[in-house]
Amino acid sequence: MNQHADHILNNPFLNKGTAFTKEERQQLGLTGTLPAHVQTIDEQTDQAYAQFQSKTSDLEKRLFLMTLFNENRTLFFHLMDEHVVEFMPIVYDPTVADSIEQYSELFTDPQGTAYVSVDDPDSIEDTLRNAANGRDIRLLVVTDAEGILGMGDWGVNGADIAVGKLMVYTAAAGIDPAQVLPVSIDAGTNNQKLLDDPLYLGNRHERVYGDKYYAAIDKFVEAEQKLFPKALLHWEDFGRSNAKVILDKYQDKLPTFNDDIQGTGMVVLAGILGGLNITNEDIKDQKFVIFGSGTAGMGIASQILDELKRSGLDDADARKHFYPVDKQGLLFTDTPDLTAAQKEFARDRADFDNPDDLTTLAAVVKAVHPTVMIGTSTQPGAFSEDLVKDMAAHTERPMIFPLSNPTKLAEAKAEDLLKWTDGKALIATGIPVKDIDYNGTTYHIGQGNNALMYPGLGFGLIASTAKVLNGETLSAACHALGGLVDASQPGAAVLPPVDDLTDFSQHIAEVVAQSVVDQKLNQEPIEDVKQAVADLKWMPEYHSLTD
Ligand SMILES: NC(=O)c1ccc[n+]([C@@H]2O[C@H](COP(=O)([O-])OP(=O)(O)OC[C@H]3O[C@@H](n4cnc5c(N)ncnc54)[C@H](O)[C@@H]3O)[C@@H](O)[C@H]2O)c1
Ligand SMILES: O=C(O)C[C@H](O)C(=O)O
Ligand SMILES: [Mn+2]
Repeated sequence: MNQHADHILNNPFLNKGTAFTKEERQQLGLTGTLPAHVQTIDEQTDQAYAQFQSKTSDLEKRLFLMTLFNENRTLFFHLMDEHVVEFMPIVYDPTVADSIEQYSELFTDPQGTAYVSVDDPDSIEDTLRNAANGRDIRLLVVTDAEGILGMGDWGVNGADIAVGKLMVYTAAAGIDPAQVLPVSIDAGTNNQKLLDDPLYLGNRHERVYGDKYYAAIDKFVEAEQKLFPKALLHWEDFGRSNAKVILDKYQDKLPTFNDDIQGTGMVVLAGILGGLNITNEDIKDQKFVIFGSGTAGMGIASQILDELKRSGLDDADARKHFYPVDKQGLLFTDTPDLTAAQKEFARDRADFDNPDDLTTLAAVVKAVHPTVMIGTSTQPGAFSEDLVKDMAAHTERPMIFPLSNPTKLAEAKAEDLLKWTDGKALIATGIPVKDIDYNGTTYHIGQGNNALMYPGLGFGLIASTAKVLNGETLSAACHALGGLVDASQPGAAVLPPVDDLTDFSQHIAEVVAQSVVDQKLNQEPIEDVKQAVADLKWMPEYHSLTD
């Protein structure tokens, strides 16, 4: 094979495999390097789908799809486009969790990841440049993998979550896969199993914190800004002690967001707004128990707080609607070891008759009669039958969102919640759940996963060349997603179905871009927002390589 042919066939952004036309084969030096018959992309897609279906486990299906992704991005996304509901749980959560756990064992290809090492800060710029390989990068998903889903610290293995999130970006919103860069910040790991594993591929030392860590993050951001000045920076699955610190440091300076704090907060608020469409209730009448007051839990509280204030409550009144619970029970202002985010929502003991008793979720539910209960605790089964029945005894349509991922960590199963509440619960879950038939009604369960939000949000920010993301834009996007629920159907879900992911991601992108332009936060002039969104959209189709 000549060098040119080798270069094209091994470049997933250029490769078309058997779809190269006769003319292309002649002009590009590919003649004879492929079987004679020229396939269409639809034929390739059908063939690939049949292979996919022949795999017996979800992990095998994922490995097959990743191989296709490594070889030919266009074909991969053409296929995913046709099977988005089926593929989401395979390329993304929950199967991505299994691939992260077995990253070293399964490793064959870095999938374009930039591996940034805190041990080698002087190489960070080169690392990003090498991984981008001259591409015009507009979006980076970066993780240090200290808090992968609810599974804790997975060191360099976490690279897969960055790759998976980016796959969803392209499938949902249409970002060009050649314009994205997954980044793993390798700061070591405190996962002893990995440190003891002879196959482990990351830095083999305990996780680095403090000055050295933040200096590496600074260098990374500096290099990212220099090399990719038009890019959006998406932070994913950082640990509880770093996630908010990093977001607070950069959010007013560059186009950036933290998916676990903001993406999750937005999708949950959208779900609550969807639920309130169904019940015709007012958000100001709700009481929110947040079980698991970490990165996601406090991000959710912040987004709801913003909405309560936009609805007219003053700050102090609005905060009284929250009951943040963590390992210690209800969090009070004098609870030791509160995180910065928890301090903002910790309650005054004087507001409660029996503060010393509020050390468990069950006691809190009994005392406060919440109308909304959110689970971001990583504690499977924590929303038990007794507790849910107690909640349902005091509110007509309890909103219950067990959001911890992956599947095995969910606070409750949707089916049980329906049973325990006689079909009254309005539910959103972190992972996808099939429709449930209960007492003659078919219940659709919304997927309360930030994947419903971040693709549209990110795409809108990139298309509008946003300088920063602010509260106004976050709120606009929440309402865009929350307003899509068809409340008239019995058993309606609080969020739109993943089936419609591409449509509503485009809608969110347009709303986000409009908000940016309305606030004059765009860096480049934008005349027509819809057009700007349409112009950025990449379609998984082949284009001639010989023109
Ligand atoms: N569905 C979604 O879109 C979505 C988004 C983000 C996070 N999550 C899930 O939420 C969970 C938490 O993620 P995170 O990033 O906030 O992690 P985190 O570590 O920042 O927060 C988890 C919190 O739960 C608390 N916790 C642990 N055990 C507890 C117990 N027994 N009782 C009460 N609290 C307890 C921890 O102390 C911590 O504050 C994960 O499972 C993650 O997958 C879901
Ligand atoms: O990755 C997901 O499925 C959602 C979320 O970002 C999480 O950390 O659980
Ligand atoms: Mn996450």
